[in-house]
Amino acid sequence: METIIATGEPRPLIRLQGAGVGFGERIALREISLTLRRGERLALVGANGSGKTSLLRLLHGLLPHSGQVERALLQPEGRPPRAAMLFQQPFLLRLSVFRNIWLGLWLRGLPRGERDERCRQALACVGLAGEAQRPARALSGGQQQRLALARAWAMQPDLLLLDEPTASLDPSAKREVETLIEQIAAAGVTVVMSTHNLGQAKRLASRVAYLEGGRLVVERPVDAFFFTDDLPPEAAQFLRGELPWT
Ligand SMILES: Nc1ncnc2c1ncn2[C@@H]1O[C@H](COP(=O)(O)OP(=O)(O)OP(=O)(O)O)[C@@H](O)[C@H]1O
Repeated sequence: METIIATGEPRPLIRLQGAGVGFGERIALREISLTLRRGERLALVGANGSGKTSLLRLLHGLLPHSGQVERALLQPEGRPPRAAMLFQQPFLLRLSVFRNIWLGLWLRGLPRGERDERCRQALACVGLAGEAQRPARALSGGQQQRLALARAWAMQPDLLLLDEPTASLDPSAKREVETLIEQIAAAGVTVVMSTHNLGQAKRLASRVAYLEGGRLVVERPVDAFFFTDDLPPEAAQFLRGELPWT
């Protein structure tokens, strides 16, 4: 069931209570309880198949679920948070860089003048203004991920969901994308990202959640997650196994 919650300070954007997701017989998420607040940067870590992508999709509103998912009613518009999601391999249309952003805004019904301006701003923001007329699929992997970020950014989301956004990038492209994520978060957008790179979680996140077998085992502020000796044993073991953090 999806309900709208009243907002107060400090404001939760989304609150999950006992939320579960299944694909047929397979349980992807079990009894997840989590509150996401405005401006937070949450990293989801855990082994392959632990449920990170499913949790991102649940937060995006893309999955049927059990339990409760409550979304705040944002003022003054009185609307639920707007979410945008990015995948490890960006899905880009066979159109120009500019049109890839433009189309999403057109589908959202933005007036023409505003649409063009927002596309230009978003491209300038990610350093792709000079590539606007190139075919999007001719860009390098790092440029494609920057374009995907620009497309998400142009939609002015309240919540940005990133599924291993730098997994297939070389170190310098990874840095560029991380810098953009930092800039977007600094503008007040709540960011939730899955990553297998614990160094990245340390660099970008304000909170870290560890999932195992579809359960949220522990969720803490980043320092209390990485610099502590009282993590649940399975989370501590996971951290040891994932070193070094590059
Ligand atoms: N569309 C689907 N149909 C069936 N099972 C699915 C589907 N999506 C996910 N699952 C299952 O749900 C569980 C959680 O998968 P999920 O992709 O959320 O894990 P993950 O932590 O993101 O993994 P990875 O790190 O490999 O991306 C896995 O057992 C997976 O096989």
